[in-house]
Order: sequence, then structure tokens, then C-alpha cells
Amino acid sequence: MKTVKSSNLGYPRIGENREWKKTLESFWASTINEETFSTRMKKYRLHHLQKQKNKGIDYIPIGDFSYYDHVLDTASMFGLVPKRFAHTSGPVSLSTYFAMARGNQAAHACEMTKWFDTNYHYIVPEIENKEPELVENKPLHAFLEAKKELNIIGKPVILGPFTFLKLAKGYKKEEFANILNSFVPVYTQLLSELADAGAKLVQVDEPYLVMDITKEEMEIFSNLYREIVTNVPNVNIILQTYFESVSHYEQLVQIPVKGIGLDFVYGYKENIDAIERFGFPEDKVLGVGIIDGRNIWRSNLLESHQIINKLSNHVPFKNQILQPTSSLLHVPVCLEQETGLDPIVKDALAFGDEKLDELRLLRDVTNDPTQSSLELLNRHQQSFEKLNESNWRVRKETAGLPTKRTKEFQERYQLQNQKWNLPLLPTTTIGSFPQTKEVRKARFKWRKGELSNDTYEANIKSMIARWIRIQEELDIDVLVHGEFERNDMVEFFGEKLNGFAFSKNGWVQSYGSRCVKPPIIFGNVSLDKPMTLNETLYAQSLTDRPVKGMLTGPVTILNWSFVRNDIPHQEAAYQIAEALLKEVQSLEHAGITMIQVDEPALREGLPLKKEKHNTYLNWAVEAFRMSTSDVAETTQIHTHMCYSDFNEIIEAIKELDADVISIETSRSHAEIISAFETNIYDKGIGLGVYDIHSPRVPSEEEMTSTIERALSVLPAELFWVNPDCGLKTRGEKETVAALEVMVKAAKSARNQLTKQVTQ
Ligand SMILES: Nc1nc2c(c(=O)[nH]1)N[C@@H](CNc1ccc(C(=O)N[C@@H](CCC(=O)N[C@@H](CCC(=O)N[C@@H](CCC(=O)O)C(=O)O)C(=O)O)C(=O)O)cc1)CN2
Ligand code: MET
Ligand SMILES: [Zn+2]
Repeated sequence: MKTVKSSNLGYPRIGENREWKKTLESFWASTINEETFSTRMKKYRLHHLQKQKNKGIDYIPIGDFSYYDHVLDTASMFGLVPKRFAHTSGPVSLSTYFAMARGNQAAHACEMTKWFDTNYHYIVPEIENKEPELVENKPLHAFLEAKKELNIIGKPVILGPFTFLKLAKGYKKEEFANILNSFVPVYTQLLSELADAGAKLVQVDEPYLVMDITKEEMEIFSNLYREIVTNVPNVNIILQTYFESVSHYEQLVQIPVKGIGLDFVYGYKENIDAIERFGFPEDKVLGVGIIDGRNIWRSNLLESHQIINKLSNHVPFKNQILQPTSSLLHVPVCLEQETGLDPIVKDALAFGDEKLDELRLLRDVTNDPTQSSLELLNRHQQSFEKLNESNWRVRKETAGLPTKRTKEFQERYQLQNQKWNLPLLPTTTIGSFPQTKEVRKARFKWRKGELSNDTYEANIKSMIARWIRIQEELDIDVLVHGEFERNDMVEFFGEKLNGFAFSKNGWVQSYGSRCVKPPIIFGNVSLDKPMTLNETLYAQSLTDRPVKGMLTGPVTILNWSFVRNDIPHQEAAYQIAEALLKEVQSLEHAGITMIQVDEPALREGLPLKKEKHNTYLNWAVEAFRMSTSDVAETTQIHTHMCYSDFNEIIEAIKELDADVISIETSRSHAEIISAFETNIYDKGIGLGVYDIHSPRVPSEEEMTSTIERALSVLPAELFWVNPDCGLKTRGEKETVAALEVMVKAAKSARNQLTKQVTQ
């Protein structure tokens, strides 16, 4: 009798109707109090557990639910609150917790950055010489709650110390091993309290094991867990990895924990090779990550079944736990509400809940593989056959697009300067202005057919006009139309391109309460008519100052969409690039000759393993260049990036050959500038001078210091002044106030420079 079990690694927090998001935002807006907030959150938390129980999952994750982010939860559970938040001792209050995430008037927020290669952002822990201390055993509370309220013996999910510290900042690299050691006592306490409460299996996430870590680091890792396991021999730990294959399989499986979880989708080849080569210990369980946890396509369960069978040559079925490859945080909750999708596309999809159904089916068929049950695994093939009739055909024409501008940057930039004659340190913004409730409401009504096209367009136009006036009054040099017509920078373009489909409710958490609804690329991408011309031209008609055209780049559209697994991403990127080039040329033709092509997701798409970097960067850069090279030399191409550590890809950024890049800096407090110090960036560059993720209005001194720091390493002629990113998530009042300070800071820096020159 086979007895494979099923497990889940994490469930989406946001709820079927984004009720989690709405509750958070009501609490922040003080429309509900803390008690109502906690009551509602508990309701959602339990509902998610109950759903997983109903779906027959054997190991249900608990402790993965969060009020904001699981890395922030871990930091606050260990009392690792940066000094500026004035936390003294004991459990971290809700207001301090949210202040760390979002900043308050007294203290700037903690840095936020991408979670591995996903569009989820975590809050970066700051160590600051502080010893970790277990100030609150959060997973224990979750465990007891699930047991008491639902009679579920949950599987606590915790972030492991190695990954936690790797993702943290505020310590020197040489101190890593020492600091890591200081986590042994707190993890020991955390785990023993869980064991005492009756936890049978604990999932300790160590995704950092898939990164290129050294042998020495792996040694440190092994010793760390040996010590923890010695301290708490009565806990069954499953060390969980995801997103890629592990770097040191042989050492990993020797660690005396109960189980190891591996990804058999994204790291399939290397992980299975390792198992075949080195075997798998008989006394351990293998977490078989077999259902793609970060894409939305129906799984090929026949293929999954074959993989499980293949694995059973090395790992008996009784030691296999079937699971998604990663937490389901990265996919929408369920397909139920998707009534608007083309039935052929819908039939090929599986969101979070449907993935759990797939898992259950796979488990049951594996345990009882009769002819008729095996046939049930065939759905994928049927759906994709139908989808393929709508045809993905790899086209090669795009390879013929030019990828090089005819003049080098120096020469172009001079021509461009003559054309616009902008002041030194020109000021600009990144594209979007506040998406107020009114704009969103109007769009909502328009989509439902309650508002006519004319009324909706008039509404958008009046917002554009209002903000052109505001920008002129603020005396900003290069203006933008404000992106009011866009729901999201990727979804908007996807809706206008062929080859994309849209869900109604396929939301995924991006950071905090902010969600995105990634479009679905199911077929060939192409463009029929201009996408941004009307709004841009309207904005330009209202002012003599240049208005930047505003597009999302090919790599970002690709990385922030759900793309079919069976089409080469590179080809899809080229197809998008070709469509975007058409748009760039329409703008240029109509007289919009400063055009920004945003690539905030360029860094995020970077493979986790170094050996795969070049292949990706080569086609990513090529796609960007395809969309931006075939323009006049006097047309100024801007690009923009945010939320990342750019050090690693600085050469590729240069290769984009954009005339001006605006880059986020302020949450990382100008650390980014060091990348530009060592790698002299020789094209136009705007380093963000204030954080746009916080409602806080920074002082002129703060902005001035960022500008001065930048000017100490960058030639003034190349430097632009702008916020970190678009302002769509901000309120109007704080936006105007912050921009006012920004323009002031730029002007005084400009005066300083002119004085220096004339002295
Ligand atoms: N795709 C993507 N990824 C990104 C970014 C980005 O901009 N896009 N930026 C970075 C940071 N991430 C971000 C992600 C989301 C948002 C954001 O503002 N999200 C909005 C939703 C934006 C949106 O699509 N809005 C739609 C739908 C809005 C909506 O909820 N409508 C209501 C009804 C409207 C009402 O009555 O108020 C409803 O459907 O219930 C629209 O404007 O049309 C949110 O969560 O609130 C911001 C930054 C990195 N990754
Ligand atoms: N142009 C976009 C905006 O201003 C760029 C955002 S990057 C996440 O919103
Ligand atoms: Zn940005």
C-alpha cells in the first residue's frame, strides 16, 4: 500500500475578494479599530486553513499568514527592531510593526526588496548589533489557534536563520558566522515550544540554499542545523528550498533533519540528477515540489506522475510528500470567479485552490493507480491541445529589428541637450501621479458599462490637465501625463496587445496591501493600434515644456505576466519588443521625442544561479534595444528601474544604451550610488531623491544630501533629479508637498554648481 502524503507550503493571504487587503487599508486609514482588525484577520486566517483542510491536504501550513510580510514577522518575532523605531522590549506592537514596514513621521521605513526572482517584496531586516531574542512565538500562537478553533494540527512554517540573515543587512560579511550562531538559542526555543505544543512536522524555509553559496557557507549551514537538531531532537524539521535546484545536495542530505524539500519544476534537472547520483537517505522524507507554485497553468499531471515514479527508485513512496514547488503566495486564490475568460484559456488554468485539487488528485492516483484514475491525469494535454489551436508559433522576423542607435551616447546627448536646452540637474518624475479613489471608481464604473467612453475619457483628461498645471506651478522641467488611464503599468499594455488574456480577480500580493493582477500571455503578441498616443498628445498640447512618453518595457511586461511554460520567454520578449517599437515610433512620429521605457523588472528576472545570468541578460538587453533603437538621434530614450540591488547587473544596464536612466535609491540610503562609484556610469542618470512608498514628506536637507552624494561621483551634466519611482500609490497632498521640496533642493544644488563654475 503506497502512502504518499500531500502538503502545502503556504497559502495566499489576500483572500478571494482581497478582503485582507481591504481590512489592512481600513485599519491604516483608521476606519476600523485594532479589535475589529484582529477579529477580521482571524476570520480570514481560519477560513484559509479550513479551505485547505476541505481540499484534503495532509500537512496544512500555519504561521504563513501575515499582516504584511513573513520576513518582517520573523524580524519582529526576534525583537530585531531598528533603534529609530524606539522599541524597548517585549512583543512588537502593531504600530511599530507597521512603522517598520511603512515608515512614520519620526522614522523612515525599512528597506523593501524583491523576494528572490519574484514580484513579491519583503522588508529587509536590520541587525544593528542586536542579539535576537524570542519576544513572541508567532507560529506557536498560530498553531494553538488552528488546533483550538479547527482541530487542525498544522505544520508551522518558519523562515530559517541562514536565509533570514542572508536577506538581512546591517552587519559585516565577516561577522556572518558569528551572528548566525546567536540565532541558535532563539530557534531552539522557538522549535521546542512548538514541539511541546504538539507540532509534528515543522517546515523551515531555507530558499537561500538554491543561491550560489560557497562550500564554507554550506559547512556553516550544516553545523548550524546539527546544533539545532541536537538541541531539539523531538522536532521533525523539513528543510524547505524552492525556485531552483540546491547548490550542495550531497552535504544537505547529510544534515540530521527529518526531511528535505526540493523543487522539481524550476530545479528539476539538477535536483533529479543529484538524487540519482548521490541517492537519498532512507530515514528522511522528501518534499517533492511538483505543482508549479508560481505559475497559473494547469499542471501536466501525467508528467508529474512519471517524475514521482522515477523518484520512487530512490525514495520509497512512503517517504514522499507531494507539494507545490513554493508557497502559493505567488498565484491568485481561485478560478471560481473568472466568468469573463475565454473558455479555452480558462480550461488551461489552475490558480491556488485548483493547484491544491491537482495535488490531491496526484496523491490519490499515486496511491491507487488504476487505469481509470490514471486517465484523470490527462486534462492538461486536452486543454493545451485546444489552446495550441489558437496557436503559439515562434516567429523569427523580430530578429531583424535594429538593436543599435546610429550615434554613440556622447554625440546623441549633445544633440538632445541643444534641442531642449534644459537647466543643469533637470527635474522630472517617474510617470504616475496619485490614482485617487475617484479615478479608480470612474474606471470601475466604465468597465461595468455604467459610465460612457466619453465621460470616462473626459474624466481622465481633466486629471491630466490638472496635473500638467500642478507640474508647471511646481516648476518641474520635464513633465508626464500621469498615467491616470492605467490600472497597472503591465496590465494596461497587456489589455491593448494581442496574445494576452485577463482575469477578473486574479490578484497576487506584491508588497504589503498592494496587489497586482498579472496578465496572461497565451498566444502570439502583436499590436494593432497606438496605445498611449491620445493621452500623451493631449498632455503635450497643454504645455510648452517637454512631456515624456511613458511605456513599460518588454522584459517587464514579460516578467510581470503569467507566461505559458511551453513557449520560449526570449521569443515572447522579442514579440513584445516589436510591438513596443511600433508604439515608440508612433509617439516619435507625433512629436513626442522624449520617451521613457520602464524596465523595473529587469533585475528581478535575473536567474538565481550565476551561470545562467549571461543568457538571460543578453536577450533581455536585446529586447529592450529592439524596442528603443530605431529612433532619431535627437529622440531621448529614458528608462527606469526600482527596488533592486543593481550592482550585479550594472554592465547590462549600461548596455541598454538608454540616454537617461532613473533609478530608485532612497530606501537603501544611497547604497546604490556605490555601484556607480566603482563602475563609472557614463550616461544620463537620475538617482531617486525620496522614497515614494511612505506618506512621509522628507526634508530638503535629506534630499540635498542625496543630491550632493551623487554629485560627488557623477558629472553634474549627466545628473537628473527625480523621486524613486511613480507616485500612483501616494495621496495628492503629500505628493505635491514632497515635489515642492524636491524642486527646491534641485534648484539650490543648481545654484551651488553655477556659483562654483563662476568662481
Ligand atoms: N505589475 C506591477 N508590478 C509591480 C509594480 C507595478 O506597478 N505593477 N510596481 C512595483 C511595486 N508594486 C506595486 C504593486 C501594485 C501597486 C498598486 O497600486 N496596486 C493597486 C491595484 C492597481 C490596479 O490594478 N487597480 C485597478 C483596479 C482597482 C480596484 O481595486 N478596483 C476596485 C473598485 C474601485 C473602487 O471602487 O475603488 C475593485 O475592483 O474592487 C484600477 O485602477 O482600475 C492596489 O493594490 O490597490 C503598486 C505597486 C513592483 N511591482
Ligand atoms: N512609470 C511607472 C510609474 O511611474 C514606473 C513604475 S516602476 C514600478 O508608475
Ligand atoms: Zn519604479
